[in-house]
Amino acid sequence: MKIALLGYGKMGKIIEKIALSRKHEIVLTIDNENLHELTAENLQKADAVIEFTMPASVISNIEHCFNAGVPIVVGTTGWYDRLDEIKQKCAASDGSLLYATNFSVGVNIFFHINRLLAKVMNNYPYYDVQVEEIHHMQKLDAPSGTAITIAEGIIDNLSSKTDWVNVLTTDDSDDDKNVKSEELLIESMRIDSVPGTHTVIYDSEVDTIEFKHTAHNRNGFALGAVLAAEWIHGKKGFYTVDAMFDFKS
Ligand SMILES: NC(=O)C1=CN([C@@H]2O[C@H](COP(=O)(O)OP(=O)(O)OC[C@H]3O[C@@H](n4cnc5c(N)ncnc54)[C@H](OP(=O)(O)O)[C@@H]3O)[C@@H](O)[C@H]2O)C=CC1
Ligand SMILES: O=C(O)C1=N[C@H](C(=O)O)C[C@H](O)C1
Repeated sequence: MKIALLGYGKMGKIIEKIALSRKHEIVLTIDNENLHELTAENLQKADAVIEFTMPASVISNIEHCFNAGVPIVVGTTGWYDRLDEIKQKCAASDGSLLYATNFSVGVNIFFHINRLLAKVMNNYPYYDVQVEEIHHMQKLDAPSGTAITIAEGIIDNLSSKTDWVNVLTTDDSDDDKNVKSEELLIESMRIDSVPGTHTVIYDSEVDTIEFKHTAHNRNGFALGAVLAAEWIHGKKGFYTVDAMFDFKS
């Protein structure tokens, strides 16, 4: 397949390596240095685009791909308040888009078990739950997209929580976070070069249950994004990464 990369930062460079190792060809690479090359003509050289840029640029990048009629896989996080609008634009332009808050297989297994666990915990109301996420210092958005998906999985399945709230903390202190009992706290921390760690914590007076995913590097995210480009090639429509996985509940 011919692949265009929008964003050539930490993720773009790893995606390039993995795509080449799977015998794909990179026909276009765009970052802030060569934005003038982001034209419909150049995008149309690709069978699919993989977009890992920044919250401020993702929407216009998606629109460029819809206008050029090229399928796009979106890894960038921090734009989900625009989901409905983009879904409508996708339909209106007969476009193709697949997005994920996290492309790694391990995290998608984690998402699935998280939903099942939340269902089970309805029977044990003396446990309270919170989500913790830790990422590197360069991360622009909080909470992480992954933490939002985890929180939504809990809220959809655990009757005691109706909404999430986010606190970005700079230390690991146990200060009172002023969260209402029906609110699910997502605590975000930014430490060194951590690739991504997510923990769901059910806490009672007598014990604590912790369910944790730790990314050791970015290779899992990158492989998932390349698999998504292979999956969306030749398809039309608006998809989440769930369409690629077959978890029976
Ligand atoms: N869904 C998932 O599985 C994962 C998602 N992510 C998300 O992916 C995004 C990128 O992460 P990461 O690679 O670590 O970030 P980086 O900051 O390392 O890279 C971002 C890249 O985007 C480029 N860029 C900025 N603006 C534009 C634009 N308008 N068009 C094209 N390129 C542009 C930057 O160029 P320049 O360097 O010239 O400024 C840079 O090359 C983040 O939102 C992150 O949260 C990350 C990992 C996994
Ligand atoms: O910015 C990152 O690095 C990551 N972002 C994604 C997120 O916001 O969940 C996925 C992964 O955790 C790495």
